[in-house]
Amino acid sequence: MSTQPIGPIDSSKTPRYAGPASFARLPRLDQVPRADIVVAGVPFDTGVSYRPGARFGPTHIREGSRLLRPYHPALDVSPFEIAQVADAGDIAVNPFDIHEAIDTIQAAALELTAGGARLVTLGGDHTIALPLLRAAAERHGPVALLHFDAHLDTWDTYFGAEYTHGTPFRRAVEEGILDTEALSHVGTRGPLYGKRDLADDRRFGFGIVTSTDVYRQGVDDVVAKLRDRIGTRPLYISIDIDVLDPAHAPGTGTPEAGGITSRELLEILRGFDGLNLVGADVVEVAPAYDHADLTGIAASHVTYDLVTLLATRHAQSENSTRHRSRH
Ligand SMILES: N=C(N)NCCCC(=O)O
Ligand SMILES: [Zn+2]
Ligand SMILES: [Zn+2]
Repeated sequence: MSTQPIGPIDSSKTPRYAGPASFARLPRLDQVPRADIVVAGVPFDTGVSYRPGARFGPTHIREGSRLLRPYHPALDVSPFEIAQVADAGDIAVNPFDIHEAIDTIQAAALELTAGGARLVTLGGDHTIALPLLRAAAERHGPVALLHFDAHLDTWDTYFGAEYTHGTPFRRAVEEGILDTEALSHVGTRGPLYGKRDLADDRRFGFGIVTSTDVYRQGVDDVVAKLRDRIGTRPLYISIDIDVLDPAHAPGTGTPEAGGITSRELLEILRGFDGLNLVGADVVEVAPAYDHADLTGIAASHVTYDLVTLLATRHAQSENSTRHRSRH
């Protein structure tokens, strides 16, 4: 591929607050010949157990992304120059039928990745991680999972319902779509229903880096430990924005005190440069509870870092393919 990627709208020519918001002012998927990385929204919150509103998350994250700039100094890369990144808009899912919604999301994720593109999804509540993981496993086999969240989301049922935002990772383990040698929760905290929650979670294969561990051990140690566990496995990263302290991300449905900071989250993500990331999501942004767009801005920066990790990875594999074909 020798043609230059089409980048974001030039904010020195068109003010960043003008016009409709695509993620980071990137082109829409229908405006590019092909894409390496696709950002898509899933406006869906039928799976929530407490405050609703994450169906408005994708729009809010896109609005919060208008100020993002094209060069990432911490990773020393211009992600939109080394990969074609595009916004596929929102996946239209049925808010009244969770089973149909899950199927629709899975099918859309498969369609968006059919040409080899990697997908970053903007939620939506955490239910959507299940169909996204199914699609990722269909493409790559069982995936390693890094799950950033205040919550375990490995509970069994709510009111008898199996498909909710508190249960996606238990279903995923049961379905065999996760690589159980490399599953980690990061940022976990807050009261549980009982000790058994932790025993179940451990039995499924999860390791836990609590929010307090991040504070006591520091970002570098946490990154080293997680990288070690993941190795070269295909990796999916799921980020529930409630992993951040409510001071950093009040706009979410099930907030818990004592969370990590947005600086810690971004620094941990940057530590995963070079890993075999195959897909990611940022979920549980509920703008009705946000203040001064704090949560939308945090989520947009987190998404930018995920896109950057995928872009770097894309460029590395392009280089090695070109290198191989020369021999
Ligand atoms: N925010 C997510 N994904 N899960 C929260 C479930 C918490 C509960 O109702 O017990
Ligand atoms: Zn959560
Ligand atoms: Zn969650």
